[in-house]
Amino acid sequence: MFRVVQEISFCYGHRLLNYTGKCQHLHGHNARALVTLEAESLDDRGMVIDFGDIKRSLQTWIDEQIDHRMLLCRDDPALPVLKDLGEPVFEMDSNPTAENIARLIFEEAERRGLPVVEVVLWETPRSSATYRRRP
Ligand SMILES: Nc1nc2c(c(=O)[nH]1)N=C([C@H](O)[C@H](O)COP(=O)(O)OP(=O)(O)OP(=O)(O)O)CN2
Repeated sequence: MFRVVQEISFCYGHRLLNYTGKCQHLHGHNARALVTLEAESLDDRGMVIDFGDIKRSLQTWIDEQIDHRMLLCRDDPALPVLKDLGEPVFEMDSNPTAENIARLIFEEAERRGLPVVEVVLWETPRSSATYRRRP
């Protein structure tokens, strides 16, 4: 089994619903997503996948869709207000926790046909969440 890991950095704002504490209020993070991809065998170049292909596909999506945006749950009352103000937002079906952002990136990588097995989202230098499918 071969494994490659690509790190993708991006910034986002969010706030958590159903949460009591400082993260219930709008705030931002400089995040790092560590995307792990695996393959049983290598292609004719000796690669699981070209790192450049991951950047051209998944990093481009992250840059265009979630980087420098407010990631908010669809149920968040702040969402229509920020949209009316023309602020860049990304609507999530779930609470925008590190866990759910890791899953969001995993599922987008899958949609793009990447052989993703795990996404670790470092929300702060000391706190991360991981999403992977059970084997
Ligand atoms: N399991 C989770 N716990 C928390 C999440 C999360 O996404 N999943 N998110 C938050 C906040 O959004 C944010 O990450 C703040 O976390 P916290 O570590 O409390 O904040 P700091 O980096 O400022 O840490 P300090 O030690 O207070 O400096 C909270 N929990």
